[in-house]
Amino acid sequence: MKNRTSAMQMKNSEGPYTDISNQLNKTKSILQQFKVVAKKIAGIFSIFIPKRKRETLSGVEAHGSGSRNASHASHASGSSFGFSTRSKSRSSSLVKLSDSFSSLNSTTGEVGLFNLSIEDIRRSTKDFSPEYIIGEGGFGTVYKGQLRDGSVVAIKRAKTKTDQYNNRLTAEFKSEIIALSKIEHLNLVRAYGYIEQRDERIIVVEYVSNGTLREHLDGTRGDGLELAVRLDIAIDVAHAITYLHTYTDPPIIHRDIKASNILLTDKLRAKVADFGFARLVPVDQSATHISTQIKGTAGYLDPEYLMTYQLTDKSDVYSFGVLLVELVTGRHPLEPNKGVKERLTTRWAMHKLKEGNPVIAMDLKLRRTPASVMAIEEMLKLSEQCLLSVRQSRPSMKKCAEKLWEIRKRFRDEQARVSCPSSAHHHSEGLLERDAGKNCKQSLGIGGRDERPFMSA
Ligand SMILES: Nc1ncnc2c1ncn2[C@@H]1O[C@H](COP(=O)(O)OP(=O)(O)OP(=O)(O)O)[C@@H](O)[C@H]1O
Repeated sequence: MKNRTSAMQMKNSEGPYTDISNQLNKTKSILQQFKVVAKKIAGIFSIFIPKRKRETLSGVEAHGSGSRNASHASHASGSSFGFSTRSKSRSSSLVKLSDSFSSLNSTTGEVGLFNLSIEDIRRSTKDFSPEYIIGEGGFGTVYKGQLRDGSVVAIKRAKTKTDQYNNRLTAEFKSEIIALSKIEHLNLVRAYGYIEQRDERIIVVEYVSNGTLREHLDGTRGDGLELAVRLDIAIDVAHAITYLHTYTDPPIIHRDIKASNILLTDKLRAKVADFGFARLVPVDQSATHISTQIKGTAGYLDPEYLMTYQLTDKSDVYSFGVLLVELVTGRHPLEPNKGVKERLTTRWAMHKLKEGNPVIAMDLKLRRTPASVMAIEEMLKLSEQCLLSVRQSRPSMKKCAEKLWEIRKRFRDEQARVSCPSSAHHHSEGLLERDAGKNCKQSLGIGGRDERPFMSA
């Protein structure tokens, strides 16, 4: 979680000598894009938060276009971008966004989500008391808080000016906000808004109750994950990334897909979190990549991205390949305490696959059955494709999701075939074949979970 590759911060491949007018044009177009995003946010967040809830949270009508009121007018003059402010006195204590984004202040009045001030956040976390801390990441500290209406949220507080404030952090903060504001999918952590006040930067997101996938694989949380559950998680993540790559406009590359960024619900469904590194793909659809600083987490990074600094959606596919290996093996991508041949988990697992011995790479916590051995072999074959060094040869995330569906179906069918009594037996007991299959699958814990259409949002 903390092994972010700061040492790998590298120079932008565009180089430092770009001429000034180009820079100005770029800045203008970024500001224009941001304005468009700012306008969209109002719409998106009004979907995130039901009207009734918005009203409860604000105590006034939500800030739609037809509901300008005193507090609305007040924050147009200088408020946090994400959250509207509750009163003139509050808004006067808020600072403007940084200079490069100050032109957006004129649009903030359009963007009111619900009334939440820094004071509300402080109250809900007992002034950021350590007892409310639920995690620590590269961005800062994460707290669990309860809002006035009782809803539970995760509050991500950026490292402050006094410790690590710098431009990179600011850029990361804004990057996260832009990306989050565009997200609406069951398998992606929902954003509620943000506050930027003096040196305080806070993002409020959906609280996901059951820890990270990494914690479950490590056995520090939960009772272990069955293979059927791991397959469901892989499919959830594939759906989420497919959505980012294919159905957001412009597409979003996550850049930091890893087990500690996958949060699990109580029903063990996955939600992809942490868009701190997300980078919007250029609007120019003909562009096939963007040049960027190297960011991500060691062990998950696309080698071609490392060599060329060029980021494409296939960099996420690579990281997804690493994640699949984690799901099969239970191991971390880097295992420094293992023997030399096993330290790089993907290499070791791929080697076992090539030797025809994929079962050796299977997490010892998983039951070995014909169905599970078949499924992990198929999963490793898919990760082999995702990990190909030539990125064009890697499958798209959509293809990965489809392949995983197939694997899950075969796994379930195989489990049912081996474990369920024959249909003839059920006929003799007067059970319909269909019902017999259903009962049998239920007793195996197959198909009883929340099934979702492919791109459900
Ligand atoms: N929405 C959330 N709901 C519940 N817990 C969360 C949520 N977001 C983060 N956490 C907890 O806080 C921890 C830190 O999260 P954060 O996203 O800041 O960092 P990270 O992704 O784990 O690390 P890094 O940012 O360095 O990659 C997570 O591992 C998780 O335990």
